[in-house]
Amino acid sequence: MIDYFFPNGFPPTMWSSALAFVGLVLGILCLRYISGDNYPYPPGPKGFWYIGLPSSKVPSKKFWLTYIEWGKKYGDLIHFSRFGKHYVVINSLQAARDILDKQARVTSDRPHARVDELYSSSLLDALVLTAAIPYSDKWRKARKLFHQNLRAEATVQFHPIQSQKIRSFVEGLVLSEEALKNQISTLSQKIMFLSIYGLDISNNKEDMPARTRETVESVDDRIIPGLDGYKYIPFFHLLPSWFPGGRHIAAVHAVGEIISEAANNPWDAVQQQIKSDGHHASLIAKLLSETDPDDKEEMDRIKYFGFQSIAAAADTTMSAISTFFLAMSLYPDVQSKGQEELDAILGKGRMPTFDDRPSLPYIEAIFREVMRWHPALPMGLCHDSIQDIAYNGYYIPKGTSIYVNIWAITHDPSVYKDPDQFIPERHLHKDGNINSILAYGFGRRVCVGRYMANDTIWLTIAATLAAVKISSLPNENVEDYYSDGGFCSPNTLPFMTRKVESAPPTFTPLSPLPTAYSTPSASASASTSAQPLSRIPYPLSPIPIA
Ligand code: HEM
Repeated sequence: MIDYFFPNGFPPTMWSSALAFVGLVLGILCLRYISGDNYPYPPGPKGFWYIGLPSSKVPSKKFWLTYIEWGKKYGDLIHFSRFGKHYVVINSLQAARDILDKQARVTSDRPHARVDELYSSSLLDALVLTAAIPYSDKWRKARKLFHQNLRAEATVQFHPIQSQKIRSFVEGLVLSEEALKNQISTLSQKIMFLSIYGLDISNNKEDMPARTRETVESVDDRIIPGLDGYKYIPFFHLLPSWFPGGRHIAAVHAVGEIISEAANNPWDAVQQQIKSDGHHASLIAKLLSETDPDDKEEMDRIKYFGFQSIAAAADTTMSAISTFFLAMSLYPDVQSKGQEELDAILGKGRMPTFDDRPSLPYIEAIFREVMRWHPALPMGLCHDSIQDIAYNGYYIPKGTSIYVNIWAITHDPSVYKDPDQFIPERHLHKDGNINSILAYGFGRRVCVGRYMANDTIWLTIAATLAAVKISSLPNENVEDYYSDGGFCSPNTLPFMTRKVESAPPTFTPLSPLPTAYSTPSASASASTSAQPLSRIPYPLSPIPIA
């Protein structure tokens, strides 16, 4: 055979190339052996060599349910790959704690494909969003800014805004002709725009909130495991837009443009007001007043802190509040029990305030059941590993995108009896061992807006139950009410009528909205009286049993 192709003998250069190739293969095999790659990957669906799982086989609709099904076959850890990128889905709390909490030092990165760097052309600086920034000093600084302004003690500053906006939301529930889901989305956005930018929007259809929602809708591929696999095809980022697949590149540019606009519009509005009035009552204006305008890095950090707060809160908070309304319409007994508690503790028609929270255990239990029953992000956001990991005899290579199936964990029948049922009573246990909220994710990347979200959702639940009666919907296949995608929320919602037995709700006068902002320091705030959150620390403590 060799004689046929090389009648003059095998050329020496070919020999050396062949030897070099064999040496390279052996070298790679040795390196993989030494690096611990002799463990197998966790089990999972097999695809084709290099391509891995074809996109048609990647679960994209109600994918959290598919991973529970796959878990029955493969176990708590499921592995698959796409174009050399590895994905692991975790279906159990133990594995999530072991891998994302205990090994947080090596599992707190986010995915970054070369093509993501194209965002930079329109965003000035690549990967500016805290949720997307790789695990680095840049992320630490961005996260610190969030922590300073949104930690438990600091979020008390938003209580007057939350109270005022939730109050008008509840007043409008019976009267408004707007679809309930839109009213909820408007509430979530109103609270955030006023809290962060001091901007009082009237509706979620206005340009600024509409842009924010557009951004959220454009990042589904970061939420659904494996959907971003195409980004790892070698040289993918170099494809011209007319080439098959090139439309993805155009899409990346488009997302960059949307994010830029969504971030710039409210930022410019605040700057303009500061210029014309000399001051502005907003958290962003306060942060700006403390920053050197020539410090571009810090100015960008503040700008994207503002934008990301709005974007991260928009659909998640809306989803949780919508889930509450759906649950009340499917479980009228739970609704009645909540209303009975409010009437008994506050008196009929009195609107609850944050100070009432510790004395309303059943309302607290409804809130925690909402967060368990249908988490807004059923599989959270993925964490990438920056080192090879060996776990329970399996190999998780460096660069793997690790997702936790939060939905699977909060529906584990060995922990939550009848997990598909909405049963607030399950949280009323003295040991409180099951009522920590897992919907906010894990490890060092755990949701940094969780205290603010908790407050908005809790007060909306309490105030709604105090003021209105929620109509019933048939309790058949609950999942049919929900959307399929990465951000999950009910599509059908009930109607409202005023509670018949009570007069129109009475409101305690609210303190005026702030005209200047101050972020309480950790030590100073611990002793003030307006500290419901210091009594409800995170992870949430057991609910007091009356
Ligand atoms: C019901 C409401 C919310 C839910 C269910 C939720 C859930 C989550 C989840 C699952 C993550 C990923 C955690 C992980 O990587 O393990 C996350 C991250 C994040 N959330 Fe939330 N969130 C909510 C509201 C908010 C609000 C109100 C804000 C801001 C005011 C916010 C800001 C963020 C940010 C900035 C991150 C990225 C953190 C990082 O990568 O370091 N979230 N959230």
